[in-house]
Amino acid sequence: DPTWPNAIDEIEEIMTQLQSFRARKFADTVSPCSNEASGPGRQNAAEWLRVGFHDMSTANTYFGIGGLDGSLQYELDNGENTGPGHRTTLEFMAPYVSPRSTLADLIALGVYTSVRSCGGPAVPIRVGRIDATGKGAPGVPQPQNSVATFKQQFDRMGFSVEEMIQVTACGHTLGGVHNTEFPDIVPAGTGLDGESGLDTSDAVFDNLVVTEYLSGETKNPLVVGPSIKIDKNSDFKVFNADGNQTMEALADAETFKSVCKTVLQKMIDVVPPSVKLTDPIVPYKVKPVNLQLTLINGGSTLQLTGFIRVKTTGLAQGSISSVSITYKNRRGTTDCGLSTCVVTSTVQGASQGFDDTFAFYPISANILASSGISSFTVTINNADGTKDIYDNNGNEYPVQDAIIFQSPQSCVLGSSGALTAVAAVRNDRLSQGAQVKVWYKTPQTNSPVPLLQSTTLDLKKGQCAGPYTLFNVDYTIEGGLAYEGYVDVINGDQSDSFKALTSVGGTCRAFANPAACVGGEDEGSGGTTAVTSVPTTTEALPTTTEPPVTTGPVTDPPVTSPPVTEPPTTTEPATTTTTPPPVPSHRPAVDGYVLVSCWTEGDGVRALAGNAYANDSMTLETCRDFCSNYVYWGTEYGRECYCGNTLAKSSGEAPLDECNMVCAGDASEYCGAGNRLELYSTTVTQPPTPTGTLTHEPTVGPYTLVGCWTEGSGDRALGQKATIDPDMTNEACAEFCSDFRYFGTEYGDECYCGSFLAGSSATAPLADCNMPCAGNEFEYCGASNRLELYINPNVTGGNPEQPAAAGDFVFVGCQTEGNGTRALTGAATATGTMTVEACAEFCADFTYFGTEYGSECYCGNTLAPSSLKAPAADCNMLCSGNELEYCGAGNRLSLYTKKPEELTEEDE
Ligand code: HEM
Repeated sequence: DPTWPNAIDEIEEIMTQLQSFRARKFADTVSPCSNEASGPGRQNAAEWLRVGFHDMSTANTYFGIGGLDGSLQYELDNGENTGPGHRTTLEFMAPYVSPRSTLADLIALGVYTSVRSCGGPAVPIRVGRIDATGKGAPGVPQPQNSVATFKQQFDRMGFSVEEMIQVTACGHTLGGVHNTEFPDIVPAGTGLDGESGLDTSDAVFDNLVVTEYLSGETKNPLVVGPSIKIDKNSDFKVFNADGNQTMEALADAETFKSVCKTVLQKMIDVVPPSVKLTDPIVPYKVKPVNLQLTLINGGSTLQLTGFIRVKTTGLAQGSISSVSITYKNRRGTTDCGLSTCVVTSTVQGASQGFDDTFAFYPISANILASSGISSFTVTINNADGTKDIYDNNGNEYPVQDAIIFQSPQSCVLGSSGALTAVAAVRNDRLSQGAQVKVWYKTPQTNSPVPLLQSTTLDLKKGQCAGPYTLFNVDYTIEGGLAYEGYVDVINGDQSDSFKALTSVGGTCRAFANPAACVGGEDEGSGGTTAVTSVPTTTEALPTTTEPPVTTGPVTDPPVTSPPVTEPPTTTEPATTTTTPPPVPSHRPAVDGYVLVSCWTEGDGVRALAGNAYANDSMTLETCRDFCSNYVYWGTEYGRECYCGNTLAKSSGEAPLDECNMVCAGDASEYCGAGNRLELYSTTVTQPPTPTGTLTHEPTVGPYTLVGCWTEGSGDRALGQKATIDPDMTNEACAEFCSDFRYFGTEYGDECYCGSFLAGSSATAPLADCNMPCAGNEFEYCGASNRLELYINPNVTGGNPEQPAAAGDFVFVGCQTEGNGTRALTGAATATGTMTVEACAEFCADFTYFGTEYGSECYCGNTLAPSSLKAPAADCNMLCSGNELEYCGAGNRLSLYTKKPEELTEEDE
């Protein structure tokens, strides 16, 4: 294995994870080889291979300039790169450009991908190419050139005459000549869809281009036909340049493939001498993927998430029973406090490329923040009882915990490009400060590929939480491509890098209940904030337990712990402030919301039940921003913020002077009091409840509602595509995800797509999905960690999965049979073509159905009490009639139940 982390890591992933779980889908438009994804007569695989040649062929190896450098993106209109194929190829590759994958490396990878997709050899891929920033010299060989010119041109590229013949034959085994591009070679009306093949198997990487030429039977338009008269029969000129000697050697099919492997690698490895390429990529046997630490639990815990990817090529199914990581703490010892330093997991998904298959083992470890982590080793526990230990070539797999990108507290909005980046820095390293490097793309007028640039900013110090301190900065990414950006957070010689902004949410979540500061600059004062005594906002705290606050909040502010995350003045230490505290007031209006009154909490319920958070930098403005999707919001007890579209009936108006606590983050304004909300509403005339009712939409286009589902643990429930939009609706998400079997809206403005549902995602009460859509206040769009989940059963593909819904039924879970009795006793059938849908139809008149042992189907109106819940992974037999669905297992039912009536269409 390469030593991880490594310069090849990103390209290796794009190269190998082509399909299914965590697929990068780089081969989609060139698979199969005959795919004409850009239109009839246009084979994308052939276009990709030609792009590799055209980008390279202007190289001058004598001067050490040009070569495979992505300069083609700036040369599309120079007359040498005719036809639409170059542009569409570069447009496809553009989103894959990143700080760790240049366009030039992707073009090289495109040669491997297209050749392999067409049955050709695996061209070795090395990485490290550098992208040109403007056009290079001209010099792509043109069909009208003389043999002497061709020889000169290839000599300039570093190719001998033999290699010129070889590489041209290897290129011209795919695709053809197009009427639109060369009407004088392929006149209108000839060829199929305006394309005339260079050999008779133009979508197979074979040597017919050679044998047909040698036997005189070729129809290659660059050898025979109108090209001869106009002297554009370039393949004849090239192939015949040494009296057919090289072509005769290529007449052997195996020789052709091995020669092409060598010469195509030579083609993509033409780079200036200043570029140092890595060794060819060999996929890792064991590779950590997407590892991330996150500071949680008020700063007491580091959560480690990600996957261990294991290459399973050639292994028998089930030969690995589990994978463990064994980690060391920050001091490099294996003392992990009360818990062990070992985390074990079973497979969550599989993916495959052309030559390899991989299984993914999710990692989720809660590590004591005070002891931290420095490295780990991986143990593969084989089913035969043996173990294989991987230690990253003796280095162990490194994990630094000096600086951590805090994804939950960070946020980015695609529409405006507004980015808030938050990092946690270990308190013993505060003196080194913190920076963020923002990588962003801007459209270019002279290229179809946006330009990747970066800017480095200082992060501002914010609140301390246990052994870490949070830092943050706001930045606006111009150009409309914020989601294609990345951030690195940096602390001295340590960094947490390559955080894709696609995986950052649209809402910055407050860091809840920071623990007393340990070892930071605020130690001592940190302990006096008493923040730990404030209950978490998610639990419905009985409001009566809040201490009554009656007097003098101005002279004795309840919580004003420095530093707050957004202090009004950042440069001045609080101690130097000698000015008297400002006189607080009730703000009559805050950004489009007006003050309703002081308001009591409900009777045993929150007045506003939509969403909530609390922290010690609370101001009316931050609460308003947090609740901007809601009709009402209110601040309470100086530091709490609640949102809702309706007010609980049992809550009511109170005298304004009872709201007498100032805001924790701004002493000039009031933020309610104990059991008192400083209540704001969108307009004064707003009726107490919105007109129209908030509903769960039963159907959206071809999708039907499954219900409310949790996110997966460690991975997104729907992990293949995502977007965030301040105008999100279920309709918009359905359209965005139309190629996928599932879509789900979450947190009001987020949208996720997937062709299968993560196994760890489970059904949740419908009432959990209580956030209105950001773009439609009468439609629900999930909630925090809750998906409003929809399915279109007509879209199939992806991983084998347990369908979340079938007919009018939704999945309940994996269940055992009853003890001495069937779990479901209503009706039963068994067939060799069983599917979840077929069983749903068979049991249409019952409340429950379950599939078992791949082929059996049971119905019932009640479930035997002795039938017990089993782990979801137990139900692992594929349905006899559908390899992409699970149908229980031995003594295990994949159990489904009728949807609640309010969710079915008839009720609409
Ligand atoms: C003397 C050198 C070469 C000349 C004059 C030449 C010329 C041409 C011409 C005129 C076409 C037709 C383009 C169209 O109508 O779409 C073509 C197609 C193609 N060339 Fe070359 N070529 C040369 C070498 C190469 C090399 C070295 C490769 C790659 C290794 C290559 C790969 C291809 C491919 C894959 C196509 C098919 C494109 C498609 O179907 O869209 N060519 N070439």
